[in-house]
Amino acid sequence: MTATPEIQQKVVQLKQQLIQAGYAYYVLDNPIMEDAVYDQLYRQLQDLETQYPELITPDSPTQRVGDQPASQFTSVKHNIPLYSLENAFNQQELAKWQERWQRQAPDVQDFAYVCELKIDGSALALTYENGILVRGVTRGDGVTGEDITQNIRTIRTIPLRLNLDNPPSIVEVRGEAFLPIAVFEKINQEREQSGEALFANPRNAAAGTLRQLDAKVVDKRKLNFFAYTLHLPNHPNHPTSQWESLELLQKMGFRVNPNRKLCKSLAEVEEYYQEWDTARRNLSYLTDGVVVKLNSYSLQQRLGFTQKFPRWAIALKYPAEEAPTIVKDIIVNV
Ligand SMILES: CC(C)(CNC(=O)c1ccc(Oc2ccccc2)cc1)c1ccc2c(N)nc(N)nc2n1
Repeated sequence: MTATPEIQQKVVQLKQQLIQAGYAYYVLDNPIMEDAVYDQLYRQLQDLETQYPELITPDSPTQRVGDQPASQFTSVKHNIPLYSLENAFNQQELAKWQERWQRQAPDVQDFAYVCELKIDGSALALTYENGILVRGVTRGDGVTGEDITQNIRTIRTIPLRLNLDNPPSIVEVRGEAFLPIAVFEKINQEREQSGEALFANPRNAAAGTLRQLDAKVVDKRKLNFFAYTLHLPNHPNHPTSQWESLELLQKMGFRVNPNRKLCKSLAEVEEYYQEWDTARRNLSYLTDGVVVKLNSYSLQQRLGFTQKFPRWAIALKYPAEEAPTIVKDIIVNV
């Protein structure tokens, strides 16, 4: 039976309400409706989609968790490599990096750095076509990754459709998939109870979860995602800076880490680094450093890349914490 225009409109309206409520809850952490109301609207949409399957669209909230486990993942070559970051472990190494890029662009006096927290997770590359999520790929070796689209779709902070009126034909987004510490600990408790090997840390747990063949398992693990890179291939009005890209990523509906800062000098970068060395202990997720990027895209393009790293970015790392070793009770013969 084909759906009447009223039914079609009802389905569109339910999807809009559920997508907006999901965005407020997961991305803004600011719920706009009771869970019970959300569940009731969700069931209404599910019933209508069951009755009228032709009304199901890929961006429907009911389409996040596939019920067919994958048999394997196919390899995909990244359109744009996922570069690694050069590491600096102290202020001296940071100053040397600045001297290096300034030697390459000695005429540049007016510049700014974008400082972003470095989340201890697993990098992902997302592709949207006409605003619809079509592919999600792991970092892999930076050149080739694994297509884990059906797993990515379960991450509620990754929009299935960009929140733009007329989206660019292709949008590439990179970011970090991660497990909040509390979620990581709960997963390990469950694994301990079921006698499974524990994950060593949230980063391994996130990477391991992303490569699960069954999306229902991924869904239960409650992965999260911060976007940090935006590419609009051959788009007329591309953002001209990293700061602009982060703002546009937020507008598109992504979760972007709010603890970013535009710094005019290395002194300000160092201040940010020290501030967050303390403040990060109150965050719900693990960080392992600060990423410092030259803000201007024209300067980024001028500086380019080495074999492995962009010359215009660096990771200023925090000292690794000794893993909280579980010290077995040592029975001392007294
Ligand atoms: C800087 C970059 C390596 C991303 N890459 C880019 O932003 C980027 C930007 C222009 C590029 O230039 C192009 C080259 C060819 C075609 C198109 C663009 C390529 C990559 C990176 C890597 C890891 C990060 C991390 N763990 N946390 C945060 N917060 N930021 C991070 N940023």
